[in-house]
Amino acid sequence: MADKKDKIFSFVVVGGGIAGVTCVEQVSKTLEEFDVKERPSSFLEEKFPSLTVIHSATLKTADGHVYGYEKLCICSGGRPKLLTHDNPNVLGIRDTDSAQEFQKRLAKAKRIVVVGNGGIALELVYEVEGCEVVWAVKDKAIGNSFFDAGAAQFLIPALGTNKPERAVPCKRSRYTTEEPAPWGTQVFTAGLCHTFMEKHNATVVVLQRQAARSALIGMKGSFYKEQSRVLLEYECEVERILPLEEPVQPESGDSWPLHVQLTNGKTFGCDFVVSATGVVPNTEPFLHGNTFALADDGGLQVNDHMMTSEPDVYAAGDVCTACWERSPLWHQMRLWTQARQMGWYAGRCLAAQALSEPIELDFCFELFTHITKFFNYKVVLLGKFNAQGLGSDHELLVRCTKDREYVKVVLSGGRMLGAVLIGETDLEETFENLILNQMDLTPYGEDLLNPNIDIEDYFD
Ligand SMILES: Cc1cc2nc3c(=O)[nH]c(=O)nc-3n(C[C@H](O)[C@H](O)[C@H](O)COP(=O)(O)OP(=O)(O)OC[C@H]3O[C@@H](n4cnc5c(N)ncnc54)[C@H](O)[C@@H]3O)c2cc1C
Ligand SMILES: NC(=O)C1=CN([C@@H]2O[C@H](COP(=O)(O)OP(=O)(O)OC[C@H]3O[C@@H](n4cnc5c(N)ncnc54)[C@H](OP(=O)(O)O)[C@@H]3O)[C@@H](O)[C@H]2O)C=CC1
Repeated sequence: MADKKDKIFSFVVVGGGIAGVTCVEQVSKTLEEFDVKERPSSFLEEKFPSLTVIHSATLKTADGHVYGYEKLCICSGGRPKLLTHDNPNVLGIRDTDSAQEFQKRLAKAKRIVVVGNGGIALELVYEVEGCEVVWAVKDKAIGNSFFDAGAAQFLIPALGTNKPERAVPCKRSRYTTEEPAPWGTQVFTAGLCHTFMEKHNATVVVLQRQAARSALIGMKGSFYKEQSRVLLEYECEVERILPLEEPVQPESGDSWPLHVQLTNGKTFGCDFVVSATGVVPNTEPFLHGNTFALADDGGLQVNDHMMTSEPDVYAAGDVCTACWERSPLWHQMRLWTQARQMGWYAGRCLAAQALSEPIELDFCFELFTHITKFFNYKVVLLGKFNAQGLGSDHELLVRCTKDREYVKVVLSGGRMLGAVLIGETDLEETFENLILNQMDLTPYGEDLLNPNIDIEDYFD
């Protein structure tokens, strides 16, 4: 028997995260005069007779109700891409419940293993206190999803015990073979940057960490009351999580509920593992009976109007993959800011279609921008901040002042294509404009990062 539609709505938005909420706000704001109310199913069937036979025009909720819609926007986010789903000692962090579960387990933990090299791992290793942390990083430097090895090298001391009292400008950067400019800025090519990464094929660093912040703030384990240690294991992944019954050589007499073997041959005992290994778009509830076109990363493909391949179905946020012809300076990352921008724009697209008005791709998709905090430093990422997709056709300008700031600019053909700004650099607005207006910066050379020149005035 066919499902009976309980209600028919003009708009249905699935998901109460940032994308969904922003989408709803935007639709209702744009359509203040538009009557967004329940209608009898006959209304829709009269208006769009074909809709009754299109399965995707109804939405069935877990409590068995079936809702009809004229336009649907899926904002169901992502779910953690865990190392394994069938081990209760491997946790992911996504929402309040999983964060609470993590905190509960951490309160009793002496050592945890954190796997992954992205946003969550960066936040976690910095915030966890009173518990030893083994951080297994599959790359040669930390924070690979967000920045390069130079930035990682700048940030690493923030995990250390002996923070210098005063920032000392580094006259000679350690990670280049070229002569520095007198004030410490250096130019090196992508090749040299890679050489730097090769050189820093670090092994194990034992570090202590300090402050706590953000949603993951105040996460305390039970072991070391005053300090915690971060053991950084580079270039390795989890080989396997040993079954409880498998005998393991005891390390210093400790017994652990869990042992993790890494691909570098080391085995660590721990209380539990945090799998901070990315997200997968949460599409699964919507695939049955539909033929959504999916992108390589599993997201619902959306066009420049946030429309999926299914009629009248839109998507925004982590669940979708931007498949329009993108600006060369924008790329998708599953971030709060982008989810909000997509939700906002999807709401406008829904409203525009309902009002039969044209709409153009929003300007926020012109340039990638992300502002966040890692290791207590402000971090601003602009455009092709890691020279993504540029191959060797670029050069980098770097200015670094230990414990104060790290500034990297990506240039190609004299034009600025991206930047990484760590610390209170005050350069974001100027650089954003320089990237957007694609001015030829060749005449300025290395002076672009000369700290003795007020760059804002310069380009005013
Ligand atoms: C620990 C952590 C820290 C982060 N920190 C940052 C940060 O500092 N900066 C940043 O930019 N980004 C950060 N992110 C990423 C950011 O949170 C996400 O990119 C963003 O929340 C995605 O928003 P969304 O609305 O697409 O999805 P979500 O926020 O995941 O919301 C999806 C919603 O849909 C609901 N849902 C799912 N399936 C269904 C269904 N079948 N039916 C009904 N509802 C459903 C969910 O319950 C949820 O409410 C962080 C992520 C995590 C996990
Ligand atoms: N401040 C911020 O902006 C924050 C943003 N976030 C966002 O929240 C989401 C979830 O964060 P997170 O889980 O850290 O995801 P991220 O995508 O940021 O990072 C995942 C990391 O795990 C690595 N990885 C993937 N699979 C494995 C594996 N099997 N073994 C070892 N490493 C692996 C990835 O490497 P590779 O990329 O090479 O596959 C990548 O370095 C992301 O979208 C992130 O951007 C989260 C916290 C803070």
